[in-house]
Amino acid sequence: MDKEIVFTLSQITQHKSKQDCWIIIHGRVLDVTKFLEEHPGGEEVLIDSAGKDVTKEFEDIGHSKAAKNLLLKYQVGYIQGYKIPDESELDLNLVTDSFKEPKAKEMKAFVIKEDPQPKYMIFVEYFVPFLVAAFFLYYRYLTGNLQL
Ligand code: HEM
Repeated sequence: MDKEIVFTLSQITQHKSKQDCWIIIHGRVLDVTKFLEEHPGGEEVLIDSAGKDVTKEFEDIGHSKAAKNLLLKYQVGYIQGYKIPDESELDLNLVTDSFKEPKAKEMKAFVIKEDPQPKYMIFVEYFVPFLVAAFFLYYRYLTGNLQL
């Protein structure tokens, strides 16, 4: 059905049954008949919402972005007097075609390179203990405690 069709409120109130269930959310007229059984929140809430503008109820639940995207799938038109918002005005983050996969998140990776060990550290680590040991042995030798 053409999604640009404009309906009056009295037209929508004629679709208030389980077999023919229309609701209004954000000025969009939605035929949710086929969605009743799929609705994770149950079909009862939707049947109770039939023929009404339930924008507030829909928002109060805190529906996810996926749920908001689904609105477009069931849209059959607009309610009379509704100003179609600019893409920029739309705070719903609705996508324009039926359903867009969320953009793959770019992974950014970086390697933390440790500073290379300064050269003199090699000297300190190996040569200094060697010198200390050498001096110790020399001292023992001089004091006569060590016989080579
Ligand atoms: C075409 C319109 C609607 C669609 C596409 C829709 C979609 C969904 C989806 C996908 C969920 C699962 C949770 C999430 O992803 O947010 C959900 C949960 C729910 N929805 Fe809807 N919904 C619609 C209308 C409504 C309306 C009008 C009401 C109330 C008047 C309602 C009440 C609920 C409740 C109570 C839950 C369960 C929340 C929970 O368990 O935490 N929904 N709906």
